[in-house]
Amino acid sequence: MRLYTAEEMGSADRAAQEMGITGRILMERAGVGMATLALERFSPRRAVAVCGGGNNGGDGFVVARELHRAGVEVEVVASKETYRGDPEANLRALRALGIRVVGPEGLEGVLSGAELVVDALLGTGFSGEVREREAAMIRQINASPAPVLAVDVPSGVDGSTGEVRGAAVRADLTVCAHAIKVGCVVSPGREHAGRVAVVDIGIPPGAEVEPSVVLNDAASLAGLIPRTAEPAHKYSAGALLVVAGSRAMTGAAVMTVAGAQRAGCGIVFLVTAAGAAPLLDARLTEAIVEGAPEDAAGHMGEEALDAVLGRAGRASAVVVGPGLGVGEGGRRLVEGILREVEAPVLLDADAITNLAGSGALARREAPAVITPHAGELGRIMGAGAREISASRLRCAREAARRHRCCVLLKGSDTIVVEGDRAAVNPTGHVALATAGTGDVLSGVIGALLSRGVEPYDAARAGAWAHGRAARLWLEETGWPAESLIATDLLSHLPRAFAELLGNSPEAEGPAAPGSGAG
Ligand SMILES: NC(=O)C1=CN([C@@H]2O[C@H](COP(=O)(O)OP(=O)(O)OC[C@H]3O[C@@H](n4cnc5c(N)ncnc54)[C@H](O)[C@@H]3O)[C@@H](O)[C@H]2O)[C@@H](O)CC1
Ligand SMILES: Nc1ncnc2c1ncn2[C@@H]1O[C@H](COP(=O)(O)OP(=O)(O)O)[C@@H](O)[C@H]1O
Ligand SMILES: [K+]
Repeated sequence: MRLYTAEEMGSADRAAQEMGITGRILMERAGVGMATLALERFSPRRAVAVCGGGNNGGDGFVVARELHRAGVEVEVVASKETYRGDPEANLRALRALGIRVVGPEGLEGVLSGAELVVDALLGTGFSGEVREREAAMIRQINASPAPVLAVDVPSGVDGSTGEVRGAAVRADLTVCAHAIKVGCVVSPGREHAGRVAVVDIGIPPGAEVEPSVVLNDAASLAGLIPRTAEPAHKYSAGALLVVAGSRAMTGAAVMTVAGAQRAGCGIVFLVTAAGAAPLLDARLTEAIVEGAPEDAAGHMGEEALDAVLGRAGRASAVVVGPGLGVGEGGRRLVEGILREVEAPVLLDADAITNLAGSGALARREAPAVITPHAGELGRIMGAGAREISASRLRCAREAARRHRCCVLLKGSDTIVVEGDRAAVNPTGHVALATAGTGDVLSGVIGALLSRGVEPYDAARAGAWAHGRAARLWLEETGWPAESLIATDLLSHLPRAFAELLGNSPEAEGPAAPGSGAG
C-alpha cells in the first residue's frame, strides 16, 4: 500500500496529465469510485454532498451525480458562489440533472434526515488552519448523526502530516484517490479518518513518485527477519543484554526479557538493581540475571556501569530503560552505556527521560534506537506531550535529526524515523493502550537488533509484530480489547513473527529424517 503526501500526489497527477490523462478523467474516476463505495458501505436513501471550491469539491460533485444516478435522493452544498474548470463543469451537470444545490447557509437544513454526508470540502490543497466559514460547516457536519464519507482526506486534516489545527471532520470512512494520504494514518488525522479505502483513478505506473513516508505493512518488511542458520548456538542466535528494573519496579524487566525471548533471542542477560535481582531471577527461568549496585532509592546508577559493561561484552545488542527509575545516577548510567557500548543500544522509558537536556545520543557514533511515547519524546525535545502529539511526524523527524538515532514514536499510529526515512505502522490496536505493552515492544526490537537486523528495520518489524500479536489475541479469544494485558502479547508474538517469516527463506540445514524434503 502506497502513502502519498499532497506534494507527491500532485507530482503523480501532473505526470499523468502529461501522459494525456486529463484532470477531468482523474476526477471522474475518483468520484465514480467513491460513489460505488458509498453505495456498498452505507446504502443511503438520502445523501448530502458538502463541496468546497477546489478539486476536492469537484470530486464531491461527481459523487453526488453518481449517487443520484443510483436513485439516491441527493442534495449538494457548494461552498463557493463561482466555480471554474473541472469542478464548474461537474457542477453544471448537477444543475442540468435537476439536483438541488444550496450555499453554506442551507447546510443545516439539508443535513436533517440525511443518511450519508459526503465531505468534499477540503482535500490535499488545504493546510494550516481552517477559515471560519469552512470551520462552521465542519462543526455542522460533525454535529449531524449521519455517517460521513470523506473524499480523499477528512476536511481540516493536513493530508501530508495528519496535523489538525482547529476544526476537522470526523469521518466514518475516508476514500483516498490513488494512494492513502499520509494524513489519514498519522495521528490525530488518523482518528478523524475512520476506516480508510483507496480508489484507483487511473494514474499510470510511469507517473508514480518515490514516497517519503512508507506504510509499514507486511510486504514492506518481507525478508528482513533472518532465520537462525546452522551451525547455530545460543550466541549466534542473538545475545541481548537488558538493563532494566529497580527495587520497586520489577514487572517491566520481566516483560522486556520475555518479549525478547519470544522474538527469537538465543540468550538474554538481565542486569538489574541488586534488591530486585533475587525476585527477577526466580521469575525469569531462561534468563541470566545479575544484580548491580543500587542507590538508596533502589535504582541503578553510575556504580552499576561496570556490571553492565561486563555483560555488554558478550551481547550483540543492549536494551536500557524499562523500570530503571529516574534520577541523576540513572542519567550517568545511560550516558556511560551510550559512550562505551559498541553494539546497537535501544533506549526506552526511564532511560529516555534520564537523557533530558543531555547530548549523549547525538555524540554516539554506534547505532541507537529510542522508543519514546509523546511524553518521553517531549522531555528530550524540550517540548510538552501536547506539542509532540499535535505534530507527530515532524517531531519524530526532528528528534531523529537532533539526536542522530532511529526514533520510534509510540502511539496509535507508531512512527519510525531514521535520517530521511519514515514509516507509519498500521497494525496497532487500542487494546495496546495498557501498562507494560511498551516494555514488551522494547524487548522485541532488542531481540531483532541482537539478531543483526538494522535499527530502522528492527524498529519497523518489531512494531508490526507487536501490533499484530494484539490483533491475533483479539481474534483468537474474542475477548474485549480492554481485557488484554501486556503478557498476553507473549503467547501471540510467535504467530505474528510466523507471518513475517513466511517471507524469509528457511534456515539451511539437514532435513529431518523421514521428512521427505529434498
Ligand atoms: N491531484 C490529483 O491527482 C487529483 C486530485 N483530486 C482531488 O483534488 C483534491 C485537491 O484539490 P485542490 O488542489 O483543488 O485543493 P482542495 O480542493 O483540497 O482545496 C482547495 C480549496 O480549499 C480552500 N482552502 C484552502 N485552504 C483553506 C483554509 N485554510 N481554510 C478554508 N479553505 C481553504 C481553497 O480556497 C480552495 O477552495 C484532492 O484532495 C482530491 O480530492 C481528484 O480530483 C483526483 C485527482
Ligand atoms: N490507542 C492505541 N492504539 C494502538 N497502539 C497503542 C495505543 N496506545 C498505546 N499503544 C501502543 O502500546 C504501547 C504502549 O507503550 P508505553 O506507552 O511505553 O507503555 P508502558 O510503558 O506501560 O509499557 C506502545 O507500543 C504504543 O504504540
Ligand atoms: K474532504
